[in-house]
Amino acid sequence: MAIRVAGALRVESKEPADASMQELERLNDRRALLKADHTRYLKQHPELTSILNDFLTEVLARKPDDVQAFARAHFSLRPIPGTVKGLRPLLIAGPSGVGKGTIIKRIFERFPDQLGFSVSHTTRKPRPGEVGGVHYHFSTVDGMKAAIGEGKFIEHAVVHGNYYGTSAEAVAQVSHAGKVCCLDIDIAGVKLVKQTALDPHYVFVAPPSFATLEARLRGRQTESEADILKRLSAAAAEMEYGAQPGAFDVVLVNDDLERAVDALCAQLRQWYPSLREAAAAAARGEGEGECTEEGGGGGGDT
Ligand SMILES: Nc1ncnc2c1ncn2[C@@H]1O[C@H](COP(=O)(O)OP(=O)(O)OP(=O)(O)O)[C@@H](O)[C@H]1O
Repeated sequence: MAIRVAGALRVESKEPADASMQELERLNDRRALLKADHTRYLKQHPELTSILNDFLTEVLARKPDDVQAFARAHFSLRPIPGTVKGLRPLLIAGPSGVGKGTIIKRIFERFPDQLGFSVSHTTRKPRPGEVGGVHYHFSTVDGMKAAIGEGKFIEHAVVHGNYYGTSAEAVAQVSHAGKVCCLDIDIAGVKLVKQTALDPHYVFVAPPSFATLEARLRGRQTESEADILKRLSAAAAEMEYGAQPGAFDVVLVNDDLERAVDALCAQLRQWYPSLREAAAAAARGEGEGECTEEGGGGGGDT
């Protein structure tokens, strides 16, 4: 029998029980798909289990009356175990190929005793000349996933198909040595660091133009064409984020290298008394720290 309802033709089933069985099966199929999807996601993010376990441990230890307020505070600023309070790290970010590594090398040459590098973990293959434990801790995907699951990373991300991450231990090692810990991380990592209590000074290194960035990436001759294209396509969004007001304390345009390094040094002397003292001692001819007050000019758009 056919019934016309509000202009549409509805066919009434002779066997309503069959229809509801089919509906139930469809519902079950959907549930199974959803469950598989959730399981896949959870497997990709073992850190979720440790985050939630940490939270539950804290709640049970403190037994707060207002659990929601406690949760907001707990998740808004994740504490970093082992870091030294009062010695803020230096975070340097920017698109791949902009010159972060080059600039960091130069500021380390000027302040070898005051700056320390947080050695990141990565699953990418070493480039020629890169030394494990010095440039990166080169890790396997499984090893990295396990450490993430154990909550050992301040931030981690999959960038250009490889895992990268900063372990709390790497930062703690540097700050316990009394040095300013320098972090070279990608934008996804920056967003994660902002959710922690690490509280670094944020520097974004920007290229003078997109064409220059491309030329530097190609000129470095360390990536395949496919890899270069991946990095360039990520760069547009990264540069947009870097330009957002308040996203970084300083935007440093890496046009002329010397000027950019001088501008960054001038900024670092303002932020860190130990660098100011080293620079003053160097000016008196007593040691390293070659930045001069005049050096803070051009390259950086601070
Ligand atoms: N101011 C500059 N002028 C010209 N070339 C530069 C400048 N700064 C860096 N370079 C060159 O650009 C290339 C990329 O620099 P670098 O490897 O330091 O980039 P990066 O931001 O650390 O990249 P990644 O994030 O992929 O490691 C290098 O060949 C470097 O010598």
